[in-house]
Amino acid sequence: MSIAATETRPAAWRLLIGYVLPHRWALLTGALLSLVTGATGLLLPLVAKGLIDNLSHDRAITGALLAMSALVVANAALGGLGSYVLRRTAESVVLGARRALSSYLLRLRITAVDRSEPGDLMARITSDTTLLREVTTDSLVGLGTGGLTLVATVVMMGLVDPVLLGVTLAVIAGAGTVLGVIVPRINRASRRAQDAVGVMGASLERILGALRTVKASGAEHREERTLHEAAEESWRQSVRAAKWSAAAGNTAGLAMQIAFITVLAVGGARVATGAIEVGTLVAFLLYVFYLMSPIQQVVGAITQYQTGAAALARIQEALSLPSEPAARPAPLPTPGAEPAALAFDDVRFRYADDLPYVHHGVSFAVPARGMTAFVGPSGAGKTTVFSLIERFYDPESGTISLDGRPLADWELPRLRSAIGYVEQDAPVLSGSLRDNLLLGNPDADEDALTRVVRTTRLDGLVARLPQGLETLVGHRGTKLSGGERQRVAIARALLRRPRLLLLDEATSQLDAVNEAALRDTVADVSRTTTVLVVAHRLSTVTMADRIVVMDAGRVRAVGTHRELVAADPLYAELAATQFLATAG
Ligand SMILES: Nc1ncnc2c1ncn2[C@@H]1O[C@H](COP(=O)(O)OP(=O)(O)OP(=O)(O)O)[C@@H](O)[C@H]1O
Repeated sequence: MSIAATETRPAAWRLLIGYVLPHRWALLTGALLSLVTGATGLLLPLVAKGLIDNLSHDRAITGALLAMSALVVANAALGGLGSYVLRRTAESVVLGARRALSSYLLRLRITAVDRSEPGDLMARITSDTTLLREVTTDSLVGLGTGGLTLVATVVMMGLVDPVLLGVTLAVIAGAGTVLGVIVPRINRASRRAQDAVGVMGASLERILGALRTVKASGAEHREERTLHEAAEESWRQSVRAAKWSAAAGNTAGLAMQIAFITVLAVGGARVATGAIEVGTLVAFLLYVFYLMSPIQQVVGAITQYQTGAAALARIQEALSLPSEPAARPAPLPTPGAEPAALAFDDVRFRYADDLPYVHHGVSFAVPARGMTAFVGPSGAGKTTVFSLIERFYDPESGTISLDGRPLADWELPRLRSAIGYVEQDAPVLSGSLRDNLLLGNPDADEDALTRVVRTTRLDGLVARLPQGLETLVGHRGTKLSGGERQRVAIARALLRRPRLLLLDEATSQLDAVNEAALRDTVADVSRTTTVLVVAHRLSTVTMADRIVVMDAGRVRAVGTHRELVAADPLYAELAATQFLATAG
């Protein structure tokens, strides 16, 4: 994935803290419950010591037995409650991260989307955020509770016998050195595994988005190989991370076994010399056993954090992509709102610093109302005009103004609410026909919907479908024909009552009858709205109020069809070729 590291990002743990902070009280409650659970367990060896001492001195043991039973029950009950509270909090942290990330990705600038893989971004929202669950519970809480329990246990051990404590700590220090070597390897492997999941997501999105083309090109096997390679890379790296995590866990386990044996040997010698009693040694050994759990917890927390940190870094990368400011949606133009006037003044633009200029000083003015058509060879920069009007990109120099105000001075939602835009490939989203039509104006009433369905000649289709407007159109509207998709896209734009309507090759896939009807509709709309049309087929725009002829990023002529046929050789040639083709 090509998310570039554009700026220095704060440490991953800061981001984690940001997600965790709103849930601090729940987390603290869970951690406290875990601690109390740990403390109840911590008392067990002491009660056991008392029981043994009582036994060896022929005293009653009923009290100690009852206390031990109560502690065991309390331990289980509090432990269960604590783990529920923690798990719930961890899920809330994941939810918070997913919400924040999905809101952010919806606001991404188109420039950022251009250089990202949607599948990889999806993986960051779905897969990487999932890893925060373990980081929250295992790492944060594990480190907190495990660390505290560890300190408390060490203090208790020190109270029981400082010499044996020294022996134990020496063994633990040795294990710590080994862990220092292992832990960074877990981080690296985890990062690579998550990156591979991102690559897989990107490949899947690419393939499923064009499955018909993949099949028609007989490319299934090659694409399958790409997917498998990404899956295998993720597997390889996850296995590597698992290997190092297991090594870390085992190092901790081994250290405890060594500590146990050493304590047994040194403690046995101390019992033999009479330095300590048997009860003290037994209590200390129980503490050594007891140490196992917090140590495993702390080591688990550290290793788990490496996976989480890798995921956090990927989330941070997504959050560092350029985005549009968060703003409230703006109201749509009221019925009968004044149409907009538009002007480009010496606009220079390129899609990236390392790409050639697409517009080399484009200037034209479009008054309010009427139809303006943009024609010219492929790649001339016509669609780019529309992208700049929508502020998907900003020009490098020059000014674009709407109603005499530079676009940069417009609040983005307000600017876009004034515009209806039908993209070149007329995208239709999965969902019902109704969902698609209402996408740009969810508050449109049934009358407006019926009217727009009629004017875009979708009424025949709606009547034919058993479920009418509720019919599901499939992924990207695959259950509709190309022409139907275009009409849905036009209807969607019209429902917004735009003050400026942008139609990019919006009728290219319609049959002659539908195209003529839609042309009449657009002409009708242009009486009350400013309409801009990009068209390859000149036949669709001969009646436009003005035609802007673009070539290689420049406006070479502006006029009516009649004026341009007489005055502009390129337009005359385009017209001649196309009308010849039509006649032939
Ligand atoms: N997102 C993008 N990133 C980089 N370059 C782009 C991008 N979109 C378009 N271009 C390039 O900008 C140039 C102009 O593209 P544009 O789509 O504006 O042309 P057009 O006149 O609408 O062409 P057509 O008639 O074929 O639709 C083309 O050379 C194209 O390759």
